[in-house]
Amino acid sequence: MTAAIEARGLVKRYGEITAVDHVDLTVRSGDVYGYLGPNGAGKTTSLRMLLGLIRPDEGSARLFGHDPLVEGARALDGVAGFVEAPRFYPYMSARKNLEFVAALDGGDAAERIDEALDTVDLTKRQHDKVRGYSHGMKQRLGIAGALLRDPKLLLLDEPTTGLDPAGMRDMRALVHRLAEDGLTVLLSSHLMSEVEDLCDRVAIVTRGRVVYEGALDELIATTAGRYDLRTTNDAEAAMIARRAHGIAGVTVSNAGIAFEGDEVAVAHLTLELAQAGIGLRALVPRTATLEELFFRMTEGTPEQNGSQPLVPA
Ligand SMILES: Nc1ncnc2c1ncn2[C@@H]1O[C@H](COP(=O)(O)OP(=O)(O)OP(=O)(O)O)[C@@H](O)[C@H]1O
Repeated sequence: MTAAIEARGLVKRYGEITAVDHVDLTVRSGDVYGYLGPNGAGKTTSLRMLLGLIRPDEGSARLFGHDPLVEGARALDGVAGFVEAPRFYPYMSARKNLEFVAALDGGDAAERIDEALDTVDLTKRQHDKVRGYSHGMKQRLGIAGALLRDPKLLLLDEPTTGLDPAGMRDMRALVHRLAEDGLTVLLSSHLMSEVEDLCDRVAIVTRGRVVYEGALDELIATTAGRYDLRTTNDAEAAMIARRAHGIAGVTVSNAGIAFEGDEVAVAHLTLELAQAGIGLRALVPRTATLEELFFRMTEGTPEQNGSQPLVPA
């Protein structure tokens, strides 16, 4: 089956900076694919190349087997999305804006306006001027605009960045709905938790390079076995943990105890603690943050990598 996106060896340079450095990506039909990396990793530049908005210096990208550089706009049939923030006329209502977009798109786009407004949950506010919209509503309207093209593939550049918690929740719910409707989605993000919530496959990018590509659950599995523990007596519990079979890397801080171990060893440890009269306040499997994963993959310190800090959600 033809991949929704197949990018091979994409390179984009700006002077001394290699914004995108030999990126290979394969997004299959039906994937909700996370393109995950810190600020400046090259996410927006990659999406621009995929959408045919800028020309790569090297490499090529095919969308459903068609190369936008060779075939022009025809290659973008069934593909929609926006990079950075969508743009609308603030003095017009959401509906008028969509009518304007539909007129440009042509075909039967205008007939999809009601459904698109409904999908993004803006039906009730469709006659309000976009000027009064929150950032989240504008982002959702951007998706409504994309849906007018009846896409099979949607590319979204950091769709939740800058949104408040309710805006993020609504946007994520919308992406879930679109995925359930069978749309293939590529979304960029700097939030591990967001990608975990929405995506089944992921590429982690840093400084223009892909350092991991694959199934998200396989990536998460590599981080399994780390726990945070709080007890009624952390000092003694840490001593017991250090002696316990199958438990390693025990550290104690004000936040409690952290250690590594498999599920069997952890079960034994809880029994030993109980026998010592120590109660459990919390035992939480720790999911690695993007930052931890990222540094583990690049095997360096933040300073050595010269990267900006990431934002674990
Ligand atoms: N038009 C341009 N001219 C010069 N440099 C650029 C241009 N576009 C991007 N860059 C540089 O390329 C690198 C990658 O930028 P890009 O915007 O693709 O990253 P990003 O991962 O999307 O980051 P962010 O999350 O901050 O948007 C950055 O160093 C950026 O400064």
